[in-house]
This record gives sequence, C-alpha cells and structure tokens, in this order.
Amino acid sequence: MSEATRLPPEPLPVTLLTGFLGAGKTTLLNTLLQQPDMADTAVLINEFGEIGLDHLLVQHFDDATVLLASGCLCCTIRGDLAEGLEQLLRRMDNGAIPPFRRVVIETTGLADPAPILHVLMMHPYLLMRFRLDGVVTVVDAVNGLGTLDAHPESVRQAAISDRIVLTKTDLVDTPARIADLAALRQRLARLAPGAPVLEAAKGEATPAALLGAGLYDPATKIPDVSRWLADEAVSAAEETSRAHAHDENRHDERIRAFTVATDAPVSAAAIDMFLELVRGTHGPKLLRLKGIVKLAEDPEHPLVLHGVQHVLHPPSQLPAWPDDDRRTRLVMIVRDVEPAVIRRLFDAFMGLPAIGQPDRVAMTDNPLAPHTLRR
Ligand SMILES: Nc1nc2c(ncn2[C@@H]2O[C@H](COP(=O)(O)OP(=O)(O)OP(=O)(O)O)[C@@H](O)[C@H]2O)c(=O)[nH]1
Repeated sequence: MSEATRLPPEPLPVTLLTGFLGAGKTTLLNTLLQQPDMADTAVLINEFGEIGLDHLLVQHFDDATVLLASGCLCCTIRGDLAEGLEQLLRRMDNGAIPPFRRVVIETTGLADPAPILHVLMMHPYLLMRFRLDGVVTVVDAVNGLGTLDAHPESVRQAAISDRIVLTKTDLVDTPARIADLAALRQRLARLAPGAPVLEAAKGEATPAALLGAGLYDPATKIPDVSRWLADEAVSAAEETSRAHAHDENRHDERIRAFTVATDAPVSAAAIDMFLELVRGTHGPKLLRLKGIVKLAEDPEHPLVLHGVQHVLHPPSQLPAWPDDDRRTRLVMIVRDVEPAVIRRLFDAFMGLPAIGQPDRVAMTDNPLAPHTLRR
C-alpha cells in the first residue's frame, strides 16, 4: 500500500439547507443540482409528516439520496441523521454508489437546525469523515416577514445562517410587497449580519456563492477566516442596531450578534475557562459561536473555535494566520443575553482592565465560584 492510500480521507464538506415551510428549499436544491459544480453531491432529506414527498420532487433522487424518516427533528433526528450519513459512506466505500465530494442536507421547514449541527460536530466517526461547510437559509421574499413574526424557529434558522437565499422576489410587484421586502432585508441583516443575502430569481444563488463558506480550504489548508467569521460585518451591524434601537422588531430584539476581540495573546487555560463559563451559564442561549484565537503558548498557529449552543466542535489549530489580522476574535449570536454581560466576562478572562470589574484571579480563586473555574 502506498503512503498516499494510507492517509485518512479528506473530510467531506456538508452544507445544511434550511428555511421555513414552503420557502423554496427543494426548488433551490433542484436548481443547484443541475449545475456542473454540484456533480458528485449526495443529498439527505429530512421530512416532517407521515409521508415523505420531497424526495419525489428532487429530480436528482437516486442512490446517493437518503430520505430520513419523518418525526420530530429535535428528538429523533440525531440517530437518523448519523445513520443516514453513515449509510451514504458505506454505500460509497462499498462501491454501491459513485464517490461523492460533498453532501447537502435539506432540513424540514419546521426544524431548529441546531441539533443537526450537533450531530456533525459531536459524532466521533462522522467528525473524521465530514466537516460542516456552512448553513444556507432560504427565506421567502413575500411571506418571510410574517413568518419571522409568527415562528421563532424561522428566526433561529436565519440567525445561524452563513448564506441567505431570498426566493420569490419575482413576485414582489406591489408597493406593499416592495416595502415588506425592504423591511425583511433589514431584519435579516440584523439577525445574520455576516451572511450575504442572494436573490434566487436573479440567478445569484450559484454553487460558488453558496458553498465553501470559508472555514476550510483543502488546497491551502488555510481557511478564508475573515469570510467565515464575518466579524467586521457583525461589528458594523452592532453599531447600526445600537443607533436604531427603537426600530428593532420585538421578536428579533431577543437575538443579538456581536463580536469580542483582543490584541493580546490569550492563554489556552483562559480561553477554556471563558468558554466553559459562557457555556455553563448561557448554553442554550448561545445560538452560535465562531472564533479565532491567538494562543499565548503558540501564537503562530491560531486556534479555530466553532460552537452551536452548549456544544463546541473540537477546536482545530491552523498552520498559519490566514491574513494580517492577528487578533483573537469571537463572533457570537445569542438569544436573551445582553452582549455586555459576555463582554465583561471576556475582558475579565483576557485580563483586560475595566473599572468595577473582578479580574480572572478573583473569579477563579473565589471559593464560591463554579467548580469548573477553580483549577
Ligand atoms: N415564483 C416563485 N416561486 C417559487 C420560488 N421558489 C420556490 N417557489 C415555489 O414555492 C413553492 C414551495 O417551494 P418548495 O421548493 O417546495 O419549498 P420547500 O421549502 O422545499 O417546502 P417544504 O419542503 O414544504 O418546506 C413551490 O410551488 C415552488 O414552485 C421563486 O423563487 N419564485
């Protein structure tokens, strides 16, 4: 056996395609699958309801498409999804289906995508074979505004997206719909400030625009972190939303995207304790966390952090900094948490001075501090 064949296989990118009921996920998937760039794509479809129909609508449906059993996504999906992904790998490894280079998972319209991300982040075997490329959220240009008002899951779907695709803009033809679409764009920009918004009807939702969200570049091994992190877009949106606090929609107010950053190198123990505390106190409210860290112990090899709710992906270290920005930067999307609370914690753990703020030693040496902090 040659050296090359003994190398572990490159993890395959997985794109999560989500969006509310009827938003246009299957239509988009069909359009994408017809593009040459999408050849060698395996598709997993999860459906809600008694009888699965979507697979009949996905024209690509074949042996490389796995239909997941129906059921409540949050409860039963984890096992099904892991099984579905393993089944795809088995079929590929046995030669039953041609090798595929990527996977798209279409969720049900009612799904909270977080449990699906957990499967991809936690399953020991799947972690070796798959990597999350990004979350694409489909939003209906006509009904999207009302859906965000009525269905909290649609707000979560938008908030954790890396790319947003607006569908049905071809139906926006009255002054009322035009005004609604403008308001919808504003809300999306605030909910997911880092996510580019693409219009399907204008042909903007191409594989090139939707895939390769930046975390991983197999060619260089140095990801496009600024694209993935989108921390500047998040900071800009934070400023705007502060300036227009009174315009904020009641539902969206609960979701906040913000960044924390520091120039100073951070010890592995400090970042570990900070994350432990944030997860312990705000777990389910932390919708998403992305970050790059300048480690005091190894400043040339930044650490990449990637989390959904209380679940953190095993951190990976990059071979080098992707660009000139060598600060530690964390982007967080939270629900019902005041960013200032997390900012203060971050400053304390990073040793950044602040008036009236306990420092890390005071917190970790305090006998009343949570057990995990007293190391
Ligand atoms: N006019 C117009 N119709 C669209 C567009 N995208 C989707 N549709 C229509 O919207 C309807 C729902 O689209 P689907 O692709 O089935 O939506 P879905 O998100 O997969 O739906 P569920 O699986 O039920 O959640 C279909 O009738 C589509 O033809 C669009 O950009 N313009």
